Amino acid sequence: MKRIYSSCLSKEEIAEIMEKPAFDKVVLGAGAKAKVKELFGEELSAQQVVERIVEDVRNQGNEAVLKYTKLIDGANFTADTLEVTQDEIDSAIAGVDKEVLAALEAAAANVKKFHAEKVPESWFTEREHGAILGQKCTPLDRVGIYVPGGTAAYPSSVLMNAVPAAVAGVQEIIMVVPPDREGRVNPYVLAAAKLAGVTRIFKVGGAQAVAALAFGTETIPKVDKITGPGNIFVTLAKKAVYGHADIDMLAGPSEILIVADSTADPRYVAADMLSQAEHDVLASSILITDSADLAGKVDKEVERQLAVLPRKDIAAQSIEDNGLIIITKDIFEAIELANFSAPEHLELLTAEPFKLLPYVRHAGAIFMGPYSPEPLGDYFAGPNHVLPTGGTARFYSVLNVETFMKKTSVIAYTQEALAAVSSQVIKLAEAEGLAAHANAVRVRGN
Ligand SMILES: NC(=O)c1ccc[n+]([C@@H]2O[C@H](COP(=O)([O-])OP(=O)(O)OC[C@H]3O[C@@H](n4cnc5c(N)ncnc54)[C@H](O)[C@@H]3O)[C@@H](O)[C@H]2O)c1
Ligand SMILES: N[C@H](CO)Cc1c[nH]c[nH+]1
Ligand SMILES: [Zn+2]
Repeated sequence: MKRIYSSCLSKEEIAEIMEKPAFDKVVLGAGAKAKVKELFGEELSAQQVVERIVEDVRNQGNEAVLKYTKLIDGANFTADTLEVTQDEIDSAIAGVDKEVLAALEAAAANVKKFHAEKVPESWFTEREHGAILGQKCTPLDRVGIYVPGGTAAYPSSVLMNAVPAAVAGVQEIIMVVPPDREGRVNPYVLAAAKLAGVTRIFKVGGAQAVAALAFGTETIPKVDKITGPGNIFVTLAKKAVYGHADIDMLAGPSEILIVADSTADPRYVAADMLSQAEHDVLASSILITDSADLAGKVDKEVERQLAVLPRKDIAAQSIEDNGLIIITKDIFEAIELANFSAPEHLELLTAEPFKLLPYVRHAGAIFMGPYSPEPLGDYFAGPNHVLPTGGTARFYSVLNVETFMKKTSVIAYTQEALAAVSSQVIKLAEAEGLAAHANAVRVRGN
């Protein structure tokens, strides 16, 4: 874990340390690099791997999807066995732990309640001379949801994608999820899909899944929009196919940034940092504090808690590569740096977090005070856990019902309303040199 003091560096130097590389410039760690070499027979960047996979799926459809699923994930399918069957779903559900199922149901209810709170509605307004203007809100017809499944299974991500899609009124929800080497999908993922109303499920992950959804294959239907989180390969693939289908955002490797003062409990800070570090070696965990005492304690706590984590490899690597503690002169400087970072998750572990909230400008989700740990939002509270990463919280929003809807303008003028403005419309059309535009108004006799 790196540790820096803001008083020893200029703002530019701190910014450089905190700045995340653009997604297409992300450098893979040694393990992932070696895996790419083994799979593709040459050294390629993540961007090059994704370009190759996306192009192949676009040109070869199923053939490429099956080839990459076998090559990368080790699962052997035919076009006929790529889709999860009803029998697979039923037997998965029959075998799951009933307490976990009950927790999933409770989580789904919370997610639904939160997302149903503000569903965008069509609206109309009247103007002079009986003109009516408005905006029509329409759910998308068919969406593709990506559910990650490389290092862990994510039934919670099924709910976070599919529940808002269903609340929006999307008719067809197509889910993709990586299979294990035997070609199976985690049973809780299937149970969550049934709970949330997913229409069809395909056992394919990574860039090949995203490309299949964007272009369609002989088996996998082309969708209008692709949503959901994933690792660097998934995120780059979403970026690459944007325009063939819409995407929700770039929701890549997880991030947590904690702004804490001397009142924070170092055990909580360390636990929350590790909670995101365990997602991915590329995940990032940052503490920014005005208390040098807290910084020292958190550093030690992270080591202590890491030592007893059952699956510590990923978290340890992530903390080593992307763990950072910054000690600032005051808490406002900490917030300034947090805004610069625009993290996926921001925790405010300070005496009065609501006093700081107005100063926060860029974060995917904000967790307030000692009893709102980030994993509460991952699983249960109700707000969505699909969030922008890599600094893109500066301009992307959290996944929500609106993500699954589009807005269309409605313009309904009467003859009198048109007559009242026609000379001005004609003038503007003529100023642009567009005579046919002007004529379309003039021909109506005004
Ligand atoms: N931002 C968010 O909202 C959010 C939410 C949940 C999870 N996440 C992130 O999702 C990610 C989940 O990652 P994951 O790996 O467990 O699952 P994943 O499903 O995202 O990725 C697994 C797939 O990646 C592909 N892949 C793996 N190594 C490859 C290689 N060397 N070359 C080509 N393709 C390769 C494989 O096809 C595999 O199916 C983590 O980074 C986690 O932090 C983000
Ligand atoms: N923290 C992840 C978002 O970055 C979401 C998640 C799902 N399961 C556990 N965590
Ligand atoms: Zn998480």
